[in-house]
Amino acid sequence: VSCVLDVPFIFLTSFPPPHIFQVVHILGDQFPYKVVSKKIDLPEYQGEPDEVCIQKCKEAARQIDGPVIVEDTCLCFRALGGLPGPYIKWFLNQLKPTGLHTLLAGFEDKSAWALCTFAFSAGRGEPVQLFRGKVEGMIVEPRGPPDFGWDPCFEPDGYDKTYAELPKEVKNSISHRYRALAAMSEHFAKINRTSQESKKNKQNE
Ligand SMILES: O=P(O)(O)OP(=O)(O)OP(=O)(O)OC[C@H]1O[C@@H](n2cnc3c(O)ncnc32)[C@H](O)[C@@H]1O
Ligand SMILES: [Mg+2]
Repeated sequence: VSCVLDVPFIFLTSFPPPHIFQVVHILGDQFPYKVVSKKIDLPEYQGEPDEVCIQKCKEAARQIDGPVIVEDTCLCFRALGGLPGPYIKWFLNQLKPTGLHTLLAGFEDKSAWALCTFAFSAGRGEPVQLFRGKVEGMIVEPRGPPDFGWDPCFEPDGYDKTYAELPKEVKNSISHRYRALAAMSEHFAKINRTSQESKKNKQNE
């Protein structure tokens, strides 16, 4: 990834260094900031996924006093009306993937969706923009290496493997996080195209 020096930094909260390269790669060269990982302690907000992200992002922009991206991941069970949703972290800590599967034992509907939201703010007091990526799937008995989160119990629609069983490259090319990042990347690419076009039009006037 080339490092352009005359672009401002943007801080991405709670993304450890190995993952940041993937983030930068997916965002592509149209993204107008150099992404830097920064761990800041944010309160655990409550509410609907969008609301949680907006609050997180506003607080991060306030603390950093500059441009930020924050990310939040939800796992939502249809039989439970979308819960655990933003509270999945706490459910996973206590229940592990096996317990998440057992949680649905009393329900016929095992469907779920993984939702990733990136929230962007240009700085303190600036509006927050959300970019979402959603993947539908099923909650299954855990299969595959228990390396990351709830990956072993989530089987995305169209695959007979869980996220944990899929090769990393495959998961990273179809995941809720990939889709959210792709949406953010497309947004900034579009802004660039528009500003280049208006520059051209001005020159032709
Ligand atoms: O509140 P922050 O600082 O963001 O903390 P976090 O990163 O641990 O919390 P998230 O809300 O982003 O993630 C929710 C949970 O889902 C897990 N998780 C996130 N992305 C995942 C993925 O792609 N596959 C499986 N588990 C994932 C993660 O380990 C957390 O336990
Ligand atoms: Mg997170």
